[in-house]
Amino acid sequence: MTRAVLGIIGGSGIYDLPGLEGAREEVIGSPWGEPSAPVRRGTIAGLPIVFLPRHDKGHRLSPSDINYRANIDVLKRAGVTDLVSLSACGSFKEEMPPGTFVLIDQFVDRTHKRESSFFGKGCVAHVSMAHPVSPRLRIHLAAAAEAEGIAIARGGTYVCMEGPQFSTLAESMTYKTLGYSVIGMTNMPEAKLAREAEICYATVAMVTDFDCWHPDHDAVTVQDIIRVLTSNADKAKSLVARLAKDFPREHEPCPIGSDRALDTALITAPEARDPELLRKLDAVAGRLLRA
Ligand SMILES: CSC[C@H]1O[C@H](OP(=O)(O)O)[C@H](O)[C@@H]1O
Ligand SMILES: Nc1ncnc2[nH]cnc12
Repeated sequence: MTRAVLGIIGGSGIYDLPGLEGAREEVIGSPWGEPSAPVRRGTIAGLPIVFLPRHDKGHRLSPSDINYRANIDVLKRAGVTDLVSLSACGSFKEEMPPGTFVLIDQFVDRTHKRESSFFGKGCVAHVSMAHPVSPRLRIHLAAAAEAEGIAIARGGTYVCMEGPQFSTLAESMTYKTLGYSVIGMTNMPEAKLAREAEICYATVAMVTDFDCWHPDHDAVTVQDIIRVLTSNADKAKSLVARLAKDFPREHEPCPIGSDRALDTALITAPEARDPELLRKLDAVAGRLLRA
């Protein structure tokens, strides 16, 4: 049995986690470079929590400048078994207006300037991303939202754009026509890296705007987003508090194998592996490489 450690990545507007008991900052080094910030460790209702603000305090980092590999690596080193991404997003659906929390079940990756794997030359791995979200974690999030009276959509596709500019009207209309639900700039490659690190991952996409496709709403601005972010952030904090209170204390094996993703992924023969890369993979793939 492994004890559950809940990781929370705070997105835009969520730079701290009030309610974290016994909170202390911890600088965790990573062979993948600088994470966004020191992690904050503490407990909520007795459950160990590790919090990381992906843009750092003061929103210092743009989506393309975040070191996603270092972030996931330090969360793995901190013992995180289950990870919730709290993210602002634009909506392509009339029925998902600002204020809605969407429990994402699929992603489309349109990023192009980011390191998106821990693996590569000298240790190649291909994990499955068919089902990128851990179903158990999503069920716990849905139950917590229901208990807190927070309006949620129980599924949706998040398209991740590079940014930092918002979409053109033609892009926005295309994504809407393709049936995507929401858009953001950060959850890829985060979700891919969490899978490689065998951490169960789920996203709460908190709608702040209708992007620019909606005929009755102006094109999105940061000022408009910040106005909605404040109330979304308050709801997110009560969601996390409830999630922690009701969360199992032992990590539940993931029914789709998110927590054993590397079992079927490594392809490089042991004698062809690069010792330098193996050293960097000590946390992410230690379970297999040490075996
Ligand atoms: C401040 S609006 C654009 C910004 O907000 C979202 O960030 P996050 O996913 O970290 O909440 C979006 O992805 C952009 O980075
Ligand atoms: N419309 C939008 N596009 C991309 N990222 C966002 N984050 C919040 N709203 C967004």
